[in-house]
Amino acid sequence: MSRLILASASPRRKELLASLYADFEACPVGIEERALPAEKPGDYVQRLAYEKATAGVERFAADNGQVWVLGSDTIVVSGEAILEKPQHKADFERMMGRLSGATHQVMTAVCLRNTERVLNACVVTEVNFRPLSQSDITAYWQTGEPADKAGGYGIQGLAARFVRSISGSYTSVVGLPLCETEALLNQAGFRTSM
Ligand SMILES: Cc1cn([C@H]2C[C@H](O)[C@@H](COP(=O)(O)OP(=O)(O)OP(=O)(O)O)O2)c(=O)[nH]c1=O
Repeated sequence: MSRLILASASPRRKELLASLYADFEACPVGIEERALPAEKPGDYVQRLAYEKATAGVERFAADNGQVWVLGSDTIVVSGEAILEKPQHKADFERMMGRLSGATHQVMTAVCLRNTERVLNACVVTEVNFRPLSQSDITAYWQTGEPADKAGGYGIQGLAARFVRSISGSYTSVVGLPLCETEALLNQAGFRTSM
């Protein structure tokens, strides 16, 4: 039986993966999250997912048995800008200014790998926000919810009220696209029956 490791500190990813396949261990890996000069958002998010999975494989490969590691990364893309987690309040306000009354993309990449095989998926979802007032933005920051989330918001939380429409995968926005992740797990030989 292969062992499955989720290379992540995200409680959302843990919960989403558990809904597909419960028998895994979550183990955060520290990798630097910074885009290279001229790196495209899709390339960047896929590179980070690959680096997280690879760091996990390097850590666990010495163990006995077959180990598969799942790494994932989520970014928000507004025009040319990549929005990650807000560093501070002013950074968050800048992000909300971009998202207000507009459509942005949420990209989540998933990489499932062992020492021999690398399986990838990348999902792009379009999200439209209603216009946000300064008091919406200030009140939302004070809830503490934005701090650990790409683009500074959680669609599964209080920011749901800002979302006018979504086209694509809801679970991908939350941090792990379930449909595509199940397909990768099945390709790797994990049985995800309900
Ligand atoms: C847009 C959006 C993002 N997010 C979260 C998903 C991710 O956890 C986080 C993006 O940061 P990531 O760097 O992708 O993930 P992470 O640092 O939380 O976890 P790890 O790298 O250890 O796997 O933002 C939401 O929870 N809801 C949302 O609506």
